[in-house]
Amino acid sequence: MLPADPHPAPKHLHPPRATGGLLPWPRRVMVLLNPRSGTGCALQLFHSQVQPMLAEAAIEFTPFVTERPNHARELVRDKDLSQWDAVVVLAGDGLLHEVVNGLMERPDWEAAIKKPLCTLPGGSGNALAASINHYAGNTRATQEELLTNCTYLLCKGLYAPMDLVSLSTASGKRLFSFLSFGWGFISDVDIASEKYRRLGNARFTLGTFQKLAVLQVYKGRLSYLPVEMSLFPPSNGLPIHILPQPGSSLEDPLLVPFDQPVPKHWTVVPEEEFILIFAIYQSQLGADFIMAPSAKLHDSSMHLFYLKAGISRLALLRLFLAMDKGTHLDMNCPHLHYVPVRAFRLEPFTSTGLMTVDGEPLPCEPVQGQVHDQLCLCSAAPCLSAPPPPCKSQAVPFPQLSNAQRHHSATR
Ligand SMILES: Nc1ncnc2c1ncn2[C@@H]1O[C@H](COP(=O)(O)OP(=O)(O)OP(=O)(O)O)[C@@H](O)[C@H]1O
Repeated sequence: MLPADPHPAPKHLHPPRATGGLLPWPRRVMVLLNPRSGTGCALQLFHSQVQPMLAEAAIEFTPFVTERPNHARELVRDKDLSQWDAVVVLAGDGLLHEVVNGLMERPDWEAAIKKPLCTLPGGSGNALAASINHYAGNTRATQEELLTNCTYLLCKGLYAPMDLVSLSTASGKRLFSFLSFGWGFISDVDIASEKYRRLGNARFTLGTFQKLAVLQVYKGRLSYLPVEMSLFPPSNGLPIHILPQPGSSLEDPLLVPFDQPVPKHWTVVPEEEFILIFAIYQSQLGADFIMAPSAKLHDSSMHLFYLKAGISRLALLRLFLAMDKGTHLDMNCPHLHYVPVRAFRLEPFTSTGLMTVDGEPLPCEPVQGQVHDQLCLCSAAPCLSAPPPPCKSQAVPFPQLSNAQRHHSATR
């Protein structure tokens, strides 16, 4: 039995919720705003679109405008979070990455990481917001429509568990990731197009054409634990050591130290020359970029893609165009491999270039990671029993309402 809520909200603010009322109705939220995200409109969007919806849902907020990189990370790491029911991020995926890692750096990380998170799209990519919109069964939305959809979920008090991936590097770094790890083409596009952030989502199209012109090959060894092997591991293939994790007690039981070979039941990819390696744990990499159509907020999987060297520029361009609708796997491209995994290790042969974690740069070095199921909570509609097909308009569990209708509905 749950204890009675000492501060029950007025009855009209209690719609039935996916979580079965397990979480308190959000009454006070911390709002982190990045004035440099995307086209630089986060503050304006907050005042014009989000604040009126919060007011109608009787949700109080404490705004924090980030002043520099890592400011959000420090705020969530150092503040007393008990005064807020949720942490809201109106920015891009990069700021949410800071928030997740700031929470995991706290001495009370086990409780802190269960503080509900809400992503409101204000950046250029907004991959998690676009994925959450997709999971809700909505038609594709961008910009202000996507912001309204995500704010609506916050106002309704809908939360769902989300997987996080723990990443460790050979030099001893530990990071947590909710979206992606990458090396090669996609990561290069992300980093190279950073300077065009003010173009919004169009920065990725421009970056793709630029990087196609100077296509690079990346050499390294990729190993992974397929999901099916993790369900039935052979008794002689289990890791011998549990990797000790500096600064955190969350262990990665699927991983072994870098000086040991990966366990025997892992797959080692025979090829060692790649155009890209990309593990994504949500469906979208952007509003127009459905990379893993079957992914869900929590499915205990990383969706690992790798593209072998030797693909022509034209074939690569066709693959990327198909990702607009999430049909790239239907093209049966012999260079493209896809496998859902629970863990991976990537050992680059040279340390040139950058890797990316949730779109943020990471110096190139050996990296390994594993999924942690349902480690955090995120503002989202309840998971549908089967993932919706990728490119059709969906039936509407979360109705396509006008803003005014949504405001009304959020307060009923
Ligand atoms: N006031 C600030 N000035 C400069 N940089 C900041 C400031 N506040 C936060 N940052 C940094 O800006 C970076 C990018 O922010 P964010 O992810 O919000 O936007 P984006 O890059 O446009 O969106 P996306 O990550 O979706 O592509 C973050 O890594 C964060 O550290």
